[in-house]
Amino acid sequence: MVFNWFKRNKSPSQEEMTEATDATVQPEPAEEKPDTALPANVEAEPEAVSEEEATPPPEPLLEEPEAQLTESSEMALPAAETAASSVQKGLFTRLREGLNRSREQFTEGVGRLVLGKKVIDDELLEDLEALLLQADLGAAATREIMTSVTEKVRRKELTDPAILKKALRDALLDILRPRAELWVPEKGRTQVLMMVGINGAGKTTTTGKLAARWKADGFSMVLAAGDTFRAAAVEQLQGWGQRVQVPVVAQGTGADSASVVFDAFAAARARSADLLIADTAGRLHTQDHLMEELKKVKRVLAKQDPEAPHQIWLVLDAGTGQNALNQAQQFHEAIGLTGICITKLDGTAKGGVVAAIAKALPIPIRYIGVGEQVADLRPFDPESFVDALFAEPKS
Ligand SMILES: Nc1nc2c(ncn2[C@@H]2O[C@H](COP(=O)(O)OP(=O)(O)OP(=O)(O)O)[C@@H](O)[C@H]2O)c(=O)[nH]1
Repeated sequence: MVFNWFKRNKSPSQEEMTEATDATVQPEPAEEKPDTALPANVEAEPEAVSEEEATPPPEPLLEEPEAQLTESSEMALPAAETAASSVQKGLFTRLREGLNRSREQFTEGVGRLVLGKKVIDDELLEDLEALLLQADLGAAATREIMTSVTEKVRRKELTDPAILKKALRDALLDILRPRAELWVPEKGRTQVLMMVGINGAGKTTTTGKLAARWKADGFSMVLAAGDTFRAAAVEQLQGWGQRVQVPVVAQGTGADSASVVFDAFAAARARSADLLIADTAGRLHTQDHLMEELKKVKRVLAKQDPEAPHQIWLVLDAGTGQNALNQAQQFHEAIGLTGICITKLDGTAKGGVVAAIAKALPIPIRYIGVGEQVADLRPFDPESFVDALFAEPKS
């Protein structure tokens, strides 16, 4: 399986390659410079990737490094206001609305299947299986759900088509529950969360939304603009930094991503920040280049702290359906994931992919995105997800 999604994407235009703001930061003191040992989980040294490239540039130390971090003195009004209004609207309503298209496809589809049926027969079960596959639950999750439902029918525990929805809901929850595992930063040590994913999946936006959430919870953070391939990504992250008042470490477009992230980690440690969130590129010249770059970012982080990066989260666009599952498998194989964020559930009927991913990979689903606002990035809670998916349509 090759990265079909990768091939579909064009290279960025020259216009996109605008100059990014320089934000050189103070490197670690010399005695804390990295040693050359690589962590056990790092794969063999890739060709044409030099560890030296990733060390901080030998520039003189800046007198006031913080002054060169992007940090706004203005409050984060637009995001804060929209977040507040989102909360007023009711988080569950937003989730429910966000999942409208998936609900129409899936739950209302089940409703149509059972309409007028008196018993659950083979034909109904076959139609149900087709519906689950169409809703992007994938073969494995569909099989598990069908096995559970068929077994109940066989044992005569389930005879009424009208309660089929409840059986489906329970089977879905069985798949999703093991993947719900909240992660929050810790105070007292600087951890690193690396955000990975293909371009356009929502990495930068999710990074900004997470920063907003954790900033509101009292954590101190630094953001690293590690997507140096696309100038707009750097600017976008700097915009989030200004809005939520979190410093952003960035260098010019085309800079070495590992170097940016390394510097940012040094800056975050120097400030005793609780967390560094590192945005990374979603596209390079080939998928191999991308994976090698991500491995390199991991390696250089581990030189400052052998436990870093503490988390690596993959951001997936739910609208890509089964392709998202392929991406998750390939990223996990290449760099080892500790979390998944599934975005843009509001724009797709393919919400079933959440179950496909939960079934296929033993990786916690940390957050789901159901809209553009800060409050639309929600910790993954299987019960409310399933409740929203199965909510009765409003009359
Ligand atoms: N509707 C909706 N849009 C979202 C969601 N999450 C992200 N987006 C939008 O998706 C678009 C792409 O998001 P980015 O954060 O730029 O994606 P990226 O992965 O960083 O992309 P690159 O920087 O090209 O690697 C933006 O317009 C976001 O506002 C979501 O949950 N729902």
